[in-house]
Amino acid sequence: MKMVTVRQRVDIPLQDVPVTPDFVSFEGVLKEHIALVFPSPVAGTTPLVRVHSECITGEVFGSQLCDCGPQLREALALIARQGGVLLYLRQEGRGIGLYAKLQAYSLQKQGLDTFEANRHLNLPEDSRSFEDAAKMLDALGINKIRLLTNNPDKQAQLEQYGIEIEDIVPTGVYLNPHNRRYLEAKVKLRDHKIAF
Ligand SMILES: Nc1nc2c(ncn2[C@@H]2O[C@H](COP(=O)(O)OP(=O)(O)OP(=O)(O)O)[C@@H](O)[C@H]2O)c(=O)[nH]1
Ligand SMILES: [Zn+2]
Repeated sequence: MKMVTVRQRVDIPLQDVPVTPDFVSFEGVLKEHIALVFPSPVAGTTPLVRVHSECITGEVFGSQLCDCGPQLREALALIARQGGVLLYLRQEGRGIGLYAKLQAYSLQKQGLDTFEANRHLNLPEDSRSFEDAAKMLDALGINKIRLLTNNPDKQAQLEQYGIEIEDIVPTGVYLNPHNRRYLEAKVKLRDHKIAF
C-alpha cells in the first residue's frame, strides 16, 4: 500500500478568514489534493475536519445549481475558529471531472436527476474514494476527528480507512430555487442528512 507523506507546508493568509492556515502538499497522493491546517486555540481538542470535493462551478463562479460554495466558506469559518483541517480533494463532479459534470447538467435540464445523469453518461454516480483523505490525515499525525458533513458515505469510508470519528458536525443547508432537486436527490437516494 502506497504511503502518503507531507511534501511541503507554507502559510497563506486568506481574505475574510481571520486565522492564517498552512497549505500542505503531499507525496504519494493520486491527485494534487491539499490540506489547509488551522492551529487549535485549545491544546488537546479533537480537530474539526472537512473533507471537501472540488467544484469549480460552485466555488469559483457561485453556481446556484449546488451548495458547494457556501459549504466551503462555512467550513473555513468554523475550522479557523475551532482549529482543524480542511482537505480539498481534486474530485470535481463527484469524481467524473468538469467536462462530464457540465454534460450531466445538460441532462438534468432535460429532467434527469443528478445521479441518473451520470449513469446516462455511462459514468459512476459517485466515484469518490476517501482513502487518500484518510492517508493525508495520517500523514498530518491525525487519527481522531470531528467530521463536518451530511454525507454518511464519507463517514463510512474514513472509518474503513482507519480514522476514528468522535463526532459528526452537520453542514448547513444552503437551499435556493435552483438546487432544490439536487439536494432532494442527495437526501432520497444517498441518505444525506439534510433537514429542509
Ligand atoms: N456529477 C455531478 N457532480 C456534482 C453535481 N453537483 C455537484 N457535484 C459535485 O459534487 C461534489 C460535492 O459533493 P456533494 O455530494 O454535494 O456533497 P458531499 O461533499 O459529498 O457531502 P457533504 O459533506 O455533506 O457536503 C463536488 O465534487 C461537486 O462538483 C452534479 O449535478 N453532478
Ligand atoms: Zn458544487
